[in-house]
Amino acid sequence: MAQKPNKSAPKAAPADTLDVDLLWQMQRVGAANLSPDGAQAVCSVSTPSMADNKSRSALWLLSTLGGEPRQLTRCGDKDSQPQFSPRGDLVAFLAKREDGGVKDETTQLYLIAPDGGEARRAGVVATGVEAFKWFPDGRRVALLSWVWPHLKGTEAQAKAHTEHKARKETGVATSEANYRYWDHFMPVGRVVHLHVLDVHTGELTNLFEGSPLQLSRTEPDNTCFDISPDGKRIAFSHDVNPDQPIDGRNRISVIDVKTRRTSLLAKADDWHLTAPVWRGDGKRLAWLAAEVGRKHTLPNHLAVGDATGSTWSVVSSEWDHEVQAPLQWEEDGEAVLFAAEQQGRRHLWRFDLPDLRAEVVVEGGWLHAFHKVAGTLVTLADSASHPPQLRAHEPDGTAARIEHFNEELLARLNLGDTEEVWFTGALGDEVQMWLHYPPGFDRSRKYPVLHTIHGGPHTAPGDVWHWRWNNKVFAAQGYVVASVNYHGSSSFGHAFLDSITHRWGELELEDVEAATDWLLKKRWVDKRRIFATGGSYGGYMVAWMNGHVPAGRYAAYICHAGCYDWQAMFADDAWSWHAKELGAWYWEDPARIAAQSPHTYAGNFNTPTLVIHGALDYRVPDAQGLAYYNTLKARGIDSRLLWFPDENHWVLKPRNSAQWYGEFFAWLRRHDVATSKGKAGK
Ligand SMILES: CSCC[C@H](NC=O)C(=O)N[C@@H](Cc1ccccc1)C(=O)O
Repeated sequence: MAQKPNKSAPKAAPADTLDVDLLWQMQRVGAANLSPDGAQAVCSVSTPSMADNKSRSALWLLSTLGGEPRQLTRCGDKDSQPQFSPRGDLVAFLAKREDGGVKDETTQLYLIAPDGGEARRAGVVATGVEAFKWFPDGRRVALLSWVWPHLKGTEAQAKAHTEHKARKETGVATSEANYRYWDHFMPVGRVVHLHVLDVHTGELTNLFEGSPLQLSRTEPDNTCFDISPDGKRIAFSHDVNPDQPIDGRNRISVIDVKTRRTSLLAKADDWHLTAPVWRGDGKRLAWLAAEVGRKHTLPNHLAVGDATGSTWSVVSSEWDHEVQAPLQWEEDGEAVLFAAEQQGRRHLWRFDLPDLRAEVVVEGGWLHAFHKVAGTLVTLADSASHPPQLRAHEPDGTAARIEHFNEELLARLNLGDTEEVWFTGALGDEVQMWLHYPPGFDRSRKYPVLHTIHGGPHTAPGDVWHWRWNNKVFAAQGYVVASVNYHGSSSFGHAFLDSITHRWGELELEDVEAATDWLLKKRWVDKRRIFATGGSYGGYMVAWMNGHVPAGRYAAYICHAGCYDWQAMFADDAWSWHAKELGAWYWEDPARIAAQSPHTYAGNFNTPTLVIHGALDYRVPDAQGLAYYNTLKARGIDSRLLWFPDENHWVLKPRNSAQWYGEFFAWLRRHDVATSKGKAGK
């Protein structure tokens, strides 16, 4: 049942280790959505092309019963978010393509029959479709679209959209406090409204028209709302604050689809409530609740309440994990399914409501998505040793792949081993480190070490595959790759995550240095060849190390999109988080901010550094990397800059990724005594 390999790429040579070209030959499987009987699953699969320097995504129909996968769509190249209709007679998806001689200017909703044929546009939403869900009647979908709130009617929106597209001026004029997000400016003068689209007539109704209601401006996705089982009401998470702060306090409300009357379901001053989902009987709902008003680092917990809005409660507060969206009720209404991280992995959990107890249903690796229908469960998960894959799980726990993308390529690769180890780090705490060994690792030899320091800081990439920071690609170059889940990482409980608050850099550095000391005791480590790299907060860490670690400890650093100067970082899109994380606004306590800022220690910089940054990065503006690079140059420290005019916080284009890995390895080789001069591992 092997999938047809990615024909647009040259046949992989009989390679046995993973390099960037083979990495980019791999197809990227997305989350699956099950048919009502659980027998079929539809997913989007992205196929990169180094030659075209882009990726194309198409829908594939898979069987959970062992049938042969089949490509469902072929005409588009951005087909995404597929969802079976409640009767299973249609698959709806988002696309931007040409249909009926009309070329989409914005993303539209399309329909296709599961047994194939041509897709058709399900009506015109001039302002575009961000996300959608089917109504139980299978005739309508609820969808999100950015609209001009003062206008009434779809024609007025379409006219405004046309005028906006035709404008000649390019200036962005706004009075919003939050106007950018990651790599784009939010649409000025527009808000996200909830609509109903009849997929047969194309009739579009804006449920929020004329109201002050709006949904998330940062991540308008289909976890923001859920349709009641009877199709009469829609629960949604929203912030009534017109400024829509990035760290706001959402409440849960319900709107009657017919009357458009809204009612409050749940709110609490210090609590941020999100991701509502209805129980199958329509009498209760579940949602996420985080008491961020008490402390900004407090996690999302599971909350449940009745549909009348009379009572609700947080049910997982004793469970020191973060519950993550989306939530899904079990059919018996006695439990809720969700993903949550634990010690550098992400599992699928079942939270039993009567017992208030969480148990692992499917172990990660890293579980990315899941869907359960009619007793069939499908998951999308990866691990350090394989990219995201789809599996169907039987009630007895057995699981079977339902696609075989990349199988032929993976079967030929020797990826090397991955090991989870623990060492004593800062505060005397046990700290986790993942070691990715080179293929053919031989403990009697000497190896270079490459620290890959994760970003966030509140993340915990452990047993994970990563397309941009692929530890197996790094290891294949001969490095033992060390990934420390330092203090401040997620998945080790709230106290560990919160331990770095107001003192960024301190405990994390202690952990990384303790890890290096642990490694240096290993006979197979060549102490002359220790390197460190990291992106974003990981880039911050290697810049921090350059100012805090004596010369010679590390042979070289690579800093990708690193936070360098916290005062200048106020130009970022996440400025409202700064005071909470650093302990003050920069104008209130400049000394405190400077003490946590790598640029303060520029006088100590001593280690050669490759600086990488994208111009479209609004989370860590590229001025951060340029300031760091210029400082290194001013101080006569060997340094190099790789700057992308067309990349954001990440490097997403195939050719740019190849250039990124190429420059990355060339920099390491240039500062490696084994390659630049002398012999490796005497
Ligand atoms: C806690 S503030 C921002 C958190 C966010 N974490 C994960 O996505 C993030 O964007 N982290 C950046 C580093 C950063 C930290 C603070 C302000 C801007 C950027 C990252 O590591 O990706």
